[in-house]
Amino acid sequence: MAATSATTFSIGSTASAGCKVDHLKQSKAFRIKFNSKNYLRTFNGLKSANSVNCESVSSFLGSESQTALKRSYKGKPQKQNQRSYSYVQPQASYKVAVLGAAGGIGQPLALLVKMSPLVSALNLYDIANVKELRLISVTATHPLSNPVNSTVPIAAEVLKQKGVYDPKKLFGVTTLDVVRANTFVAQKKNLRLIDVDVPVIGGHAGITILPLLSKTKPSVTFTDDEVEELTVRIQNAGTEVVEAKAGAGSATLSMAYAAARFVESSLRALDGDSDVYECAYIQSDLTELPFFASRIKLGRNGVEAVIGSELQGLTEYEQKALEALKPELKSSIEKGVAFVQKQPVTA
Ligand SMILES: NC(=O)C1=CN([C@@H]2O[C@H](COP(=O)(O)OP(=O)(O)OC[C@H]3O[C@@H](n4cnc5c(N)ncnc54)[C@H](O)[C@@H]3O)[C@@H](O)[C@H]2O)C=CC1
Ligand SMILES: O=C([O-])CC(=O)C(=O)O
Repeated sequence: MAATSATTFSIGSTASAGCKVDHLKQSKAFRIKFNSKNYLRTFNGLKSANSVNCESVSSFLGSESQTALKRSYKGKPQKQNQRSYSYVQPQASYKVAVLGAAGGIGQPLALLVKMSPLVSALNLYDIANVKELRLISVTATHPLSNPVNSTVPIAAEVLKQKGVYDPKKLFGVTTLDVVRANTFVAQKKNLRLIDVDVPVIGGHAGITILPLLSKTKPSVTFTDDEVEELTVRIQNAGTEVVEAKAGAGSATLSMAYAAARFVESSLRALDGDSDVYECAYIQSDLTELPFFASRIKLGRNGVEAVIGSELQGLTEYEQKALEALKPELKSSIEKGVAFVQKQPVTA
C-alpha cells in the first residue's frame, strides 16, 4: 500500500483503517492476529462471504440498491438480467488500529472489525493506565470524536502544521446518520432495511445533519408531515440516545456498527474495489463551506470523487434546510480552526 504518512493524534475514540502503525509506544496496546485462511472460511459477520461481492447481500447495501446506486452515479443503463460483478478477493492483509478501544464504542467496534475478512491484524489502543500521550503515524484518519463538525477542521489544521495533511485521507465519520436515516425510513415505509439508502449531507450535529429524503433509494414518496418528522428524528437521534441513557453516555453499539461499516468500506476501496460509496464529512468544495458531508466515492488514495449530483434538484424543504445549516456549520468549522491557532505549536 502506498504510504504517504500523516501524523495525527487521537481525540477520544478514533478508528484508523489500513494503517501502518509504527510508533504506538506510550499507549497500552493489545494485538490480535488472525489465521486468515481459517478465518475466511468461518467468517459470518458483516460481510458473510469468502469474497466481497458488491452485488451480494454481503454488502451493507442490498443488491437492488447497489444496482440503482450504480446507475445513478455512472449513468450506465443496465438490463434487468445483466449482472455486473465486481469481486474483490480479500487479501486479509490490512492492519487496523482502534484508538480509544476501551471505550463504549471502541469495544464493540473492535469486535466488529475483527470479523472483516479484509483485516489480518487488529491493534487496540487506549490511554487507560498510560501516563503520556503519544503520536502515531497512519495513512488515513477517521475521526469519530465529537463535535465532528469542529474536530475534523482541528485535525486538518494540526496535520497542516506537521506538513502531512492530505485532504483526501481525512474523513469525519457521519455513517451513523445514514444508518439512522435508513432505519427510520425502512420502519416508516415497511421496507427491508438492507434495501434502503438515504444520503445525509451537511455535518454531524442537530440541524447540520440533513437527510435528503427526496433522494431515497428505492424511490419512496413522503408527505410533508413525514418529511418533517423523519428529518427532525434523524437530526435528534443522538440526543434521543443520550437522554435515554440518562447520563450513562451516548450511542455506542449503533456507532460501532456505523464505524465498522465505514472501516470496511475504506478497506474495500484500498483493496481495489472500484464501487465504494459512503457519506462522510470532508474538506469539500461542494458548497462555500470548506468542510461538508456528502456522498463520496472511496478509492485507493482516499476520496476519489465527491458526488455533487445529489445536491441537484432538492425539494424546497431540503433547499431551505441546506441554507439554514450553513451558518451553524460555518461557525463550528471556524471554532475548530481558531482552537488550533490558539495552541502553541509543538514539534
Ligand atoms: N461520529 C459519530 O457519529 C459519533 C461520535 N461519537 C463520539 O465518539 C467518541 C467516543 O465515544 P465513546 O466510545 O462512547 O466514549 P468513551 O468515553 O466510552 O471512550 C473513549 C475512550 O477513548 C480513550 N481515550 C481518550 N483519549 C485517548 C487518546 N489520546 N488515545 C487513546 N485513547 C484515548 C478513553 O480512555 C476511553 O476509553 C466521543 O467523542 C463521542 O462523542 C459518539 C457517537 C457517534
Ligand atoms: O452526541 C454524541 O456524542 C453521540 C453522537 O454523536 C450521536 O449519537 O450521533
